[in-house]
Amino acid sequence: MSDYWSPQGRHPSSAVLHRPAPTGAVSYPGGPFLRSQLRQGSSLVPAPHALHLQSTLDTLTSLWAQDQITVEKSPNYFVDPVVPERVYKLNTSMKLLLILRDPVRRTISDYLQIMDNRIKRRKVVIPFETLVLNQETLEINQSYSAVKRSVYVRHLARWMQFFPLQQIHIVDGENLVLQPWQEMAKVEDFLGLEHQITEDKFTYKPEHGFYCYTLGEREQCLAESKGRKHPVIDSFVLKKLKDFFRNFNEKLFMRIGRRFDWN
Ligand SMILES: Nc1ncnc2c1ncn2[C@@H]1O[C@H](COP(=O)(O)OS(=O)(=O)O)[C@@H](OP(=O)(O)O)[C@H]1O
Repeated sequence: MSDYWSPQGRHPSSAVLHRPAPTGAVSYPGGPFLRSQLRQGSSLVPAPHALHLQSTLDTLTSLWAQDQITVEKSPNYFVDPVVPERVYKLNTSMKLLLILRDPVRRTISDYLQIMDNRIKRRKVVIPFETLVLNQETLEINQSYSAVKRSVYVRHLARWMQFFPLQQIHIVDGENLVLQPWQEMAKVEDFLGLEHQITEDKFTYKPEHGFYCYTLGEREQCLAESKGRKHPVIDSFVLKKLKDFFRNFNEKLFMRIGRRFDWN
């Protein structure tokens, strides 16, 4: 098995491809961690780089010639409206992986990533509260990208127009942080892989609160930019956000027949 491609962006989707039954996947925070775990699977091959299904279906199709499972994860697959149909046209039996975490935490996480990018471009940092709340109505600013991307049910509904739920495996992003071996075992089952990613290979790092994975002699941790400390959010805004997402969460739970303890 060769090496994986490097992660690009924060809000990716992933495609796991297998000839003749390719698999596409969408993921949310924890994407790089999931991918770095999956690479331990002996039957997986990498996509050479994030392929961005929106434009490069040919590249992706050419990978099938390797007759192995290929994982592909790129920013925005989950939320880009054109992607589900394109993946479907690529292969109707694609398997999809979707990592979901508490949408409030994801919004904050997304904001931090956006601000990090602004800092790198020497732009001024805007407070979370200013962006997330419409300053006139004091309601949640639904057009803010970090909020929009966290309304999972809307995005998932588009995928479900093309793929049945049986082809979509949802990874619990909160448990992926707490007990990653459990989530990875479920992913292995979903992909029909042997269980290789076992608890004994994980080491907890109290200094940053995440697990690292040991492969042979090598310990693999995610980059420093993964797992940023989240700021304390103004309680009024936090409540507004929780209230805003509550209904969407319920709709999501109905659609997927599963609940997450996000409150
Ligand atoms: N083991 C381990 N180490 C570090 N971070 C971990 C790990 N497992 C899951 N996570 C969560 O992954 C979040 C960042 O992943 P992203 O999916 O946002 O990255 S990316 O968009 O695919 O680049 C990141 O979100 P933030 O905490 O908000 O930064 C983490 O919560």
